[in-house]
Amino acid sequence: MLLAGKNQKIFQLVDHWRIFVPLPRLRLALEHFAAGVKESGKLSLGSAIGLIYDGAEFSVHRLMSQGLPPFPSRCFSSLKADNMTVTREAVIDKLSTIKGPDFKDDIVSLGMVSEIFIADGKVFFSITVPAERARELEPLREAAERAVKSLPGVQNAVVALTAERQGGMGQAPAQTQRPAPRPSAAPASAPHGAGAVAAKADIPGVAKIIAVASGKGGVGKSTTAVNLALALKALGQRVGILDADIYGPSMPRLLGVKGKPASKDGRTIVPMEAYGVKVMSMGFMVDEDTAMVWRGPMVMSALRQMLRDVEWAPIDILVVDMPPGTGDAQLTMAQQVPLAGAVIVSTPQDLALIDARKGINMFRKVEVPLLGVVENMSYFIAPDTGKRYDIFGHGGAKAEAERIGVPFLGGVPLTMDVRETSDAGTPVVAVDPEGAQAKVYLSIAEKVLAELNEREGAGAGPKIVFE
Ligand SMILES: Nc1ncnc2c1ncn2[C@@H]1O[C@H](COP(=O)(O)OP(=O)(O)OP(=O)(O)O)[C@@H](O)[C@H]1O
Repeated sequence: MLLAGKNQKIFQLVDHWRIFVPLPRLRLALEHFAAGVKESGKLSLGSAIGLIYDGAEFSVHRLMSQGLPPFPSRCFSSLKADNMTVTREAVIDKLSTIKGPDFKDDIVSLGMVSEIFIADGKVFFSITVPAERARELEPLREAAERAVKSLPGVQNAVVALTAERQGGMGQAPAQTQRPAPRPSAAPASAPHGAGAVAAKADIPGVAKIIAVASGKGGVGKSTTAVNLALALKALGQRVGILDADIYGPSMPRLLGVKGKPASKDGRTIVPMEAYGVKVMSMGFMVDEDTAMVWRGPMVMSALRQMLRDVEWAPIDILVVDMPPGTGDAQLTMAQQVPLAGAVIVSTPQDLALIDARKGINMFRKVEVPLLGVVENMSYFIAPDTGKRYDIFGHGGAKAEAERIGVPFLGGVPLTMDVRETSDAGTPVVAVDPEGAQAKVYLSIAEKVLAELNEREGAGAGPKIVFE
């Protein structure tokens, strides 16, 4: 769409924001907006926006004449936050347009929507679905999230699916109901392959390797891995991070590291460094948009190289961000890497816990000690009031950890700080080490160290597994 500006120059409409500004506040809104533009020093107000009044409301249009730099988004967000209030009623109205699993009634009248929490233009709620239909109902969650995000004034929406709780917190499926011993007592059923003997040789100069894993994607495993690694560093450890998630490497983004690692001798690789931590990721080796088709042996060979051909030494702890899931690739990795222990990340919902249980069972199978469970997005702290809201079923992972005899390492609240800092390559432990979020990760790191020491003291180091 092209619009003619005041001086007849042609501007391209690149974005627009419908803002509901009551007429008496319009001037104030525009002044606010102009201040933002001035501060940016890039565009003049006249060339940057256009106002359209359609008889009912104004919409502000973000215009960009060819060749000019993009408009700084913070001007829009401040304007937006200042002038638009999202109401619970508007969210409910919108959600009433989403049909439930029966395709007849909407999710609101079916009573599937939890308490809705709104802070700072961000909307949080969960949708309760029958456990057995959870996976097929993921599109429903996405539709609800999309619908709410489309509301004027909504900057972000976080929607979780949660399963119906029957008879209390997180009932396990039948096959995992048996009470489990402390993880150091490994089961006798480690898988034995077809006779190949592949001992998990230690990596010289790397004292301990721990895996951060999750049963499914999107629960915050990589965010936890990064902040845990930085917290371990803050506790005086020399730390490295290995991004073993070769299908979707996220360390370059989470740590804000760009470039390719160097090699001094053409054989070994010098790891990159961020916030005093050594880091290696497949993301440094291939372009982000290069689609890689990984076959099983390639995965293992890439991982082997990133473990053994990288100059990690000397470090105390190498934190491995595992690929999500519990399939063959993950199992092989868990078998091949000489792990001193594993940390499982889960969100509190029953559904995530089912996957977390699979992760726990996978590590037990390969005799890797479980250092504990982290409940991520455990509860929500309102940024304005500091009040705590348990909208995502807080406590599920703790109860589950206790039930199966795995240490509970702590609950990380869902906050925009964690999201924004980690997605911007500035993890919260590094940039706000005294803040409440960092303290949560520090306490988790202390527990991880204690678990590692306890195991070392008990002589339960990594075992050699024959496959
Ligand atoms: N405690 C938290 N509060 C708010 N946002 C969070 C929190 N933890 C993670 N996130 C956000 O959730 C999203 C997914 O996180 P992350 O990439 O760490 O998950 P993951 O489990 O590693 O995902 P994948 O398996 O797809 O790589 C990111 O946008 C991240 O910033």
